Amino acid sequence: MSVLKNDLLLKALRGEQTSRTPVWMMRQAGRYLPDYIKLREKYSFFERCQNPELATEITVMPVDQVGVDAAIIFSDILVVPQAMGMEVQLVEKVGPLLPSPIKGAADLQRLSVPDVNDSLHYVFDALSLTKKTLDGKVPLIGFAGAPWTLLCYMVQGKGSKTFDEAKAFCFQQPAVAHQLLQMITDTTIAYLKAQVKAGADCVQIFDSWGGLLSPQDFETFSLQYIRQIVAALKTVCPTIVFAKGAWFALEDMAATGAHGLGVDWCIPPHLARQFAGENVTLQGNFDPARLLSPIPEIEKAVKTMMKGFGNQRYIANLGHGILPNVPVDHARAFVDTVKANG
Ligand SMILES: Cc1c2[nH]c(c1CCC(=O)O)Cc1[nH]c(c(CCC(=O)O)c1C)Cc1[nH]c(c(CCC(=O)O)c1C)Cc1[nH]c(c(C)c1CCC(=O)O)C2
Repeated sequence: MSVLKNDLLLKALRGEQTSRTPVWMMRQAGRYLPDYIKLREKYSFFERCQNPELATEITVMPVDQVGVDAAIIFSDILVVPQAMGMEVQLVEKVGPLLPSPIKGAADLQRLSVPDVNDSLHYVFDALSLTKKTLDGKVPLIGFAGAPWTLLCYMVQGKGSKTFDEAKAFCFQQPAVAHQLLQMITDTTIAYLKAQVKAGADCVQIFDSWGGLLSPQDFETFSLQYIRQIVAALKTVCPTIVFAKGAWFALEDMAATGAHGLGVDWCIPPHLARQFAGENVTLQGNFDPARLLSPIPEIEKAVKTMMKGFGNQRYIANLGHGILPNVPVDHARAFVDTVKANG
C-alpha cells in the first residue's frame, strides 16, 4: 500500500496540525460531472455501483477534475437495505423506490443480517481497485447510511420531505422499529469494518434525515445506534458523523468519540464549535445552492465560512450534497478558494 502524498483530511480528523484546510464535497462523485452523465446513458445506477472499474472511474473523477483532497467511494447508502433482502430501484428523475416497504413485525422475516463479504463484495472490490488507482494521491472515504436514515427509506418506500410514515412506524411499533434499527446497525458495523479492510482510510455515516426528529427522538431512534457504530469503528479508522439538521445534538454526537462532525448551513460556525466543543473536527457547511451564485460571490462566501471555522480541526465541505445543476467551474471555484485561503 503506497504512503499517502496528501493526508490533510486524516490529519484534520486526528486533530493534528494541518498546513492548510482540507476540502471535499459531499456527493462529489457523479451528478454534476459531464463525464459521469455520459456513463449514465450506458449503464443503470446499480450497474455503475456493482462494476468495480466503473465505480473506480467515477470515484476518481472529482479528484482529477475538481482537485478535492479526498475521494469518496461511488456507491449508495441503499445498497445496505438491498443486501438485507429488500428490493431497491432507482427511478430516473424520481429517486429511490422500495416497492415492498416494511410495515410491521411480519415484514422483518424477509430481512437478514447478511454476510457482507458475500452480498456487498462488489463495494470492497471497488474500494481496493480505487485505492490502487489513486496510488496515494488522496485518502479514500468509505461510507454508510445511519440506521435511522435507512429505516426512513425501508419503511416509507421512497423519498419524502417529512418521512411521516417512518416516524409513525417508530412511534406506533417501537419494539419492531428497534429490532429493525439493531439489524441495520449490526450489518453496518460489519460493512464499514470490511470497507476499511478493503482500503477505506476513514468512514462517514450519513444521517440525512436526523434533523426530522425531536432531540429526544433523535437520541432514541438514531443516536444510540450511531453510538454503537462509532464505538465499533473508533479503533479501526477515523469516523465522521453527519446528521443533517441535528445541530441540537452536536454535543452528544461529539461525546460518541467520532473524530469529525458534519454540519449544515443552518448553524453559524461559532455556535457549531460552541456546541461540539474543542475535541472534535468540524466539517461543512457551505449551502450547496450557494454554488449557483456567480463565482466572485462564491469566493467571498467561502472566505467568510473559513474565517468562521478557523484553520485547525476543520474540513471545508458543503452542508449537504452538491446539486446536479452546479456548473463544474463553480465547484472548482469552491475548492480553489479553500486551497488559496487555508
Ligand atoms: C439520502 C442518500 C441517498 N444516497 C446517499 C444519501 C446520503 C447523502 C444525502 O443525503 O445526500 C449517499 C450517496 N449517494 C451517492 C454517493 C456517492 C459518493 C459521493 O459522491 O458522495 C453517496 C455518498 C451516489 C448517488 N446516489 C444516487 C445518485 C444519482 C443517480 C444517478 O446519477 O443516476 C448518485 C450519484 C441516487 C440516490 N440515492 C439516494 C437518493 C435520494 C438518490 C436520488 C437523488 C439523487 O441523489 O440524485 C439516497
